[in-house]
Amino acid sequence: MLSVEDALALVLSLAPPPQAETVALADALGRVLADDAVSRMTQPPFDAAAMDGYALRAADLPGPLDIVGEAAAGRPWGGTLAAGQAVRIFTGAPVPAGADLVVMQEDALREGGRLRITGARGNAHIRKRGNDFAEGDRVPAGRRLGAADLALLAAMNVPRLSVARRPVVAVLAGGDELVPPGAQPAAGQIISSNDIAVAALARAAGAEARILPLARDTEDSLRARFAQAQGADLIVTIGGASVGDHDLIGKVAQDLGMEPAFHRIAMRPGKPLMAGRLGRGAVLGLPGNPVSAIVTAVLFMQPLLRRMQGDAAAVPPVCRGVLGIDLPPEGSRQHYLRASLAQTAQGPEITPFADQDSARLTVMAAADALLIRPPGDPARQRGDSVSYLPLPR
Ligand SMILES: Nc1nc2c(c(=O)[nH]1)N[C@H]1C(S)=C(S)[C@@H](COP(=O)(O)OP(=O)(O)OC[C@H]3O[C@@H](n4cnc5c(N)ncnc54)[C@H](O)[C@@H]3O)O[C@H]1N2
Ligand code: MOO
Repeated sequence: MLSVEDALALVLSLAPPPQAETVALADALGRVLADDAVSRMTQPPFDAAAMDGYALRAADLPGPLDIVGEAAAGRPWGGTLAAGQAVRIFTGAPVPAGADLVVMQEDALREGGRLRITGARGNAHIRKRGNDFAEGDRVPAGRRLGAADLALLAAMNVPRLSVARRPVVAVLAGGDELVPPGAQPAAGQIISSNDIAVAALARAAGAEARILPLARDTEDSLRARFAQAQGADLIVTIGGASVGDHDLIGKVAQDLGMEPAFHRIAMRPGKPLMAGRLGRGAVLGLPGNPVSAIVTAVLFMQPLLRRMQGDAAAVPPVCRGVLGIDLPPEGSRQHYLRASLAQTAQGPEITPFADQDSARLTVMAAADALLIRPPGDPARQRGDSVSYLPLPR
């Protein structure tokens, strides 16, 4: 069976190159830069005061000095400081030519137009021109933009950005036992939850997600849903991927022309995972068990969607921590155990929940992380160093 690593490489290879569109800076949170953004400013554009106080020449310490003017943010003092002179200055104001020191007002004594320095603290309190960034500096393509990136790009005076178009995801859940939240389930029926979770995970990865009406366990119903999904960059099916008589997804997708990349992987939960190409889009078939659907969406769907946007950080890095309990040896599939994280003096401590049933949503919802155990991992003791993947809220 295919390893998780090889399966992920195949899934990522299904991503076409991202397409760019232009958005306003204020609308760009969470978007991925399609082109380098180039600064049109140098910051600070001038040597700037970092404190409220007085600008002067260090050679003139401790004074007394003549106060010859005032510089405020947005209102520079235009002269050049001569020996024995000081300028009243406020945070953010350009430091006058000739001055090489700003003394905080707490360290100075003003008497009319005269100034004495009572204690200089060895810090010039001047932010040098360009100490943050220079005109022509770049924020690189592939960067997913957070709030601080937006602030940086605003300061760089870049009001519009070229970002990757959001991939469109069609979420296709199905099964005769399923009804949507709010409906009255008949005997033998349950509420569909996977489509909600998978659409939420797709949106968290920057995609636009459309949840299709629930399919029935017939080829006709599935075909109709695939037709409704046309035009999507990615169709994510949920359930019907296993070996049962009603597990039709793989068959229908292949009848419609899907070229399968794989349909089983050495992973737990999530063995019946399917991926392939259908027309210009990709198909990912997630297993129906609710925990399996969420875990495989985190491990495969989200990286694929990020890759479709050209995100340089498409695959989240694995973290290291210490194990909170003893564990028995593993089987032949890579195991992702739902776990809680605690911060200790030794670093993060990760403790898997006792019940790892792939249908229990309460355990999945309580998990902070997935503990990763490789195939054939021997028994582990409390305190051993282990790998895990954090699960963001
Ligand atoms: N004989 C075998 N049986 C099963 C195997 C196997 O290898 N041999 N694999 C098991 C594993 S592992 C998993 S995972 C499941 C996956 O099966 P399917 O992908 O075909 O999923 P379904 O049979 O359609 O559903 C499984 C389970 O999940 C519930 N479900 C499905 N969709 C939703 C939804 N949208 N919301 C909430 N719950 C959903 C469904 O009711 C079933 O209880 O197969 C095992 N069997
Ligand atoms: O893969 Mo199933 O996903 O083990 O529950």
